[in-house]
Amino acid sequence: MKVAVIGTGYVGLTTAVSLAMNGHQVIGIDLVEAKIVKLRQGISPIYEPGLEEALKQVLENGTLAFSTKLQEAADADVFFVCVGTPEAADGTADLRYLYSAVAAIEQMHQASPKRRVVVVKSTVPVGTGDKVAELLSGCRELSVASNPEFLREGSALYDALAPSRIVIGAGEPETREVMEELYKGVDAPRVVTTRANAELIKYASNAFLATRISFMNELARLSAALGTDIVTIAHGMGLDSRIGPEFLRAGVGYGGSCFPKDTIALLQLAAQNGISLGILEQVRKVNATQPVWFLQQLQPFVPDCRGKRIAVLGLAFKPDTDDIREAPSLAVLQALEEKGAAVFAYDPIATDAVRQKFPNVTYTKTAEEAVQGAHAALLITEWKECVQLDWEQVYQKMAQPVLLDGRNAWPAKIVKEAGFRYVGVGKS
Ligand SMILES: NC(=O)C1=CN([C@@H]2O[C@H](COP(=O)(O)OP(=O)(O)OC[C@H]3O[C@@H](n4cnc5c(N)ncnc54)[C@H](O)[C@@H]3O)[C@@H](O)[C@H]2O)C=CC1
Ligand SMILES: O=C(O)[C@H]1O[C@H](OP(=O)(O)OP(=O)(O)OC[C@H]2O[C@@H](n3ccc(=O)[nH]c3=O)[C@H](O)[C@@H]2O)[C@H](O)[C@@H](O)[C@@H]1O
Repeated sequence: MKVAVIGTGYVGLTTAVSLAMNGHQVIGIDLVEAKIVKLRQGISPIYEPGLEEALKQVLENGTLAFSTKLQEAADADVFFVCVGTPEAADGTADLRYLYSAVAAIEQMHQASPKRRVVVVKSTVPVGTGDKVAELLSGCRELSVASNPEFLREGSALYDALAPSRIVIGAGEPETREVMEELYKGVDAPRVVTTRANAELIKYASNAFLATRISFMNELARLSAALGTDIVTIAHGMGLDSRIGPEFLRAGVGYGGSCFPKDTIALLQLAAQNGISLGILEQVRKVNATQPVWFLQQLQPFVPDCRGKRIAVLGLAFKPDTDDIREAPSLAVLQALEEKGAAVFAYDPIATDAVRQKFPNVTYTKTAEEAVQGAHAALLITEWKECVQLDWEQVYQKMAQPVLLDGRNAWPAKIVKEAGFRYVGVGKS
């Protein structure tokens, strides 16, 4: 099929590449000219292992092209809308990019009408797909589907090629058929339902995953007080097939472009409908206080941070991405600066973006350099470059051998035997 993908961020780019790899003829559209120029050269604006190679391959095959002009996609049968839906000042989803993309589709369609399906892939509040359909109701032969995306950054292309499920929200049988044709050959369970149900499945999934994390983070605080081991507890819980092992890792808090914004957007949607989602409110509170709780563990080892060198290892909101949106590292850096610490930070990829926000932090080229002379080292993102260290060397370099493991990823037994004072999250 001929497919246009509007927006070439994480979701748009991986959607475009995966559809092209699956044999469709795809054109990616973005307003940002510089992005399109790079994409045409096979340069990905997003860091993810393997993504650039795949991009180059489909460009060479001629199954993927890019443009800033929607008119160049006029012969497409399907238009995926993958633009950002960021958090507005009041916490609701800001839909201005979505509506401007819809207006552009309407204009193009009226100039050259034909059978087309508009697919909303962006995460949008319940009712948005219906609103889009209403806005486009004057366009004959045009129908609207909701098709939320569940990919994870860092493994976005893999997730797009092998999704956990394909959720299709569409009323008319013809629209559903087009969607089925589009995903023909993709081996994943289908949920074919209304647009509103599809939209809520997306928010509910993210909110539930965030809930699991905050539940474990709060439990980790209790575990620390009791002297128990949250990693063993999570393992024991996860073996129950009704619970499952995923998303039970306690840490310094969740970040990223979606959990924070989607949980607040869901709370606002509920409030607009007179419903209070108390559990979700608490999930956000636990997450906001988790970096603060984590840093309190430093107190016995570094009672006064003023002038003390503190190493922060990992800045991206998770490994294998350069994304720092809502990363817990930002809250940690802020708090350490307020305490007067001399912060030395390392990240394999995400340093440039953080430097703009925290110019007074010293950014090093390796983890070993960051720990030099440090009174404590903090693990914030479990990059392998930050986890697999030569502990003897680290011990020699540090002014005081104190490790605060914000991801429970350092080898506790080994480092303790090497002489370090080690504290994890809900585990000592
Ligand atoms: N980042 C992620 O891992 C996931 C994101 N989502 C959802 O997908 C949507 C997109 O997310 P990202 O890809 O992260 O966003 P992003 O902000 O990284 O990228 C959006 C892109 O759309 C472009 N754009 C905006 N308006 C446009 C228009 N009218 N015409 C053409 N291009 C336009 C922007 O220039 C930008 O390149 C959001 O609703 C997000 O919640 C869903 C699942 C995963
Ligand atoms: O809507 C979205 O944008 C996406 O949001 C998340 O994906 P992503 O934000 O890329 O990353 P995750 O792997 O979910 O991690 C999010 C945060 O939770 C943290 N996390 C994750 C798992 C865990 O057990 N503990 C934990 O603290 C991570 O460190 C990270 O900061 C969801 O996993 C995707 O399914 C969804 O499509």
